[in-house]
Amino acid sequence: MATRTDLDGRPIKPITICMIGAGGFIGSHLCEKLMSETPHKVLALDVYNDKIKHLLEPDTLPWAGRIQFHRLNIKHDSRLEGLIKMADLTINLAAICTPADYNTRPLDTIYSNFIDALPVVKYCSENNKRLIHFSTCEVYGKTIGSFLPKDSPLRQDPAYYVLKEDTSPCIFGSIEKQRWSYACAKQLIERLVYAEGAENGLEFTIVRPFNWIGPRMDFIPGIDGPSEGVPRVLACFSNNLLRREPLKLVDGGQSQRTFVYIKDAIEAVLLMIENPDRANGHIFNVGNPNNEVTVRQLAEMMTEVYAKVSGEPSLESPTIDVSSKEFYGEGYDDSDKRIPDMTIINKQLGWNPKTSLWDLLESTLTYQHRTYAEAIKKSIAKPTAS
Ligand SMILES: NC(=O)c1ccc[n+]([C@@H]2O[C@H](COP(=O)([O-])OP(=O)(O)OC[C@H]3O[C@@H](n4cnc5c(N)ncnc54)[C@H](O)[C@@H]3O)[C@@H](O)[C@H]2O)c1
Ligand SMILES: O=c1ccn([C@@H]2O[C@H](COP(=O)(O)OP(=O)(O)O[C@H]3OC[C@@H](O)[C@H](O)[C@H]3O)[C@@H](O)[C@H]2O)c(=O)[nH]1
Repeated sequence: MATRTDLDGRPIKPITICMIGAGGFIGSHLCEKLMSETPHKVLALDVYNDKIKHLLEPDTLPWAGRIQFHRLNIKHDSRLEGLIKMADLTINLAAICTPADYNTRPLDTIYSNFIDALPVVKYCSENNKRLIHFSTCEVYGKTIGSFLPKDSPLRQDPAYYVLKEDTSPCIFGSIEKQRWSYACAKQLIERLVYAEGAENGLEFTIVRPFNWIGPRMDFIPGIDGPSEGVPRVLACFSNNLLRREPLKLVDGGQSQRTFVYIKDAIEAVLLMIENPDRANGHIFNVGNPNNEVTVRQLAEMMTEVYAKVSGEPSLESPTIDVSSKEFYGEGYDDSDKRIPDMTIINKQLGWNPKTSLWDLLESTLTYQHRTYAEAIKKSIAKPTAS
């Protein structure tokens, strides 16, 4: 491998990374990138490894010996501190992070996103290890603009909706709206990480992902996850398309999101890993402000793209409206709009997303079709036991 250099032209030394939650969606893409393009070693910690199996076996793979899987639950495993000590850098991705859980399993959500992350922060701080902690764009909650009258011209002013790491407030709903249990737990762990930096000198970076999507995100209910499970929107809509069912628009699909391709976002994480002087002490929005759509527009675009990649015509009525109470249950609430300000990540790391929403949906839905279409057909055809 030719000598790789950081953004300041210095050679990059190989390091060991303790990656917690390495078996998830983001973790699997990050492991893939680190194995194929860098000399770094990864201690991959998770309860599952299905999404990184292709990187672990067979042992003739070019990176064999640079990735080691440790099956453990960080809630109760005494090996955690030792593994953090063995590494130069810890990346914590472990979390419950599907909205269907926030209001229905609020205790698990708060424990997972706050309590279970505490020892990780403590061990990094006590052992002088660098930490990259994964937070979320949900810490911003709702936009200031959402509280203005519907016809107020100020709603069009970016000052009322663009989300900035160092100036935007965090605006959550009331306590009965348990949707915000996740955002609130993530906010408190961010504050703790930040305080460890300020008072004890912890070297940290906080990442706020804005709807990263792509292959291997979540699961398809009834195929590689529970039939009654509700994953994030990409997998929900993929499941509907694969089964030729209408896509369900929660409360009319009026909420707005910006989607970024996982492969673009992983480039940003690699820059953080390899440029500690530029990344330490910072909180970074990572998203694509150019890919904004309403959820309804996302449904329409996914329907069109899926018809193209599968060769199957779309349904006559491709969407159906459902209430959030029916879909998520009591206590659901929503973020209205999420546009990331990119000033800080641009200045520190020179990173910009590249892939358009159409292109990222085309490659992702091609993957979904190739991976799941046959399995869905078989599961539908299977005679039920009498
Ligand atoms: N994907 C996004 O767009 C997005 C957006 C905002 C924030 N995030 C944050 O990024 C991180 C990773 O998200 P993801 O999309 O890859 O989710 P994911 O659910 O695919 O991955 C999380 C992984 O953590 C593991 N995990 C959870 N609890 C654990 C425990 N106690 N011990 C060991 N492993 C455990 C899970 O098994 C899973 O493999 C999360 O912290 C999430 O809150 C992601
Ligand atoms: O079938 C569906 C699923 C979801 N939706 C809607 O689609 C939007 C996006 O839903 P997602 O499931 O992707 O979740 P959200 O964008 O609300 O939150 C996510 O954002 C950041 C991360 O921290 C988490 O991964 C998750 O909380 C929401 O408005 C939701 O109500 C539908 O209309 N239909």
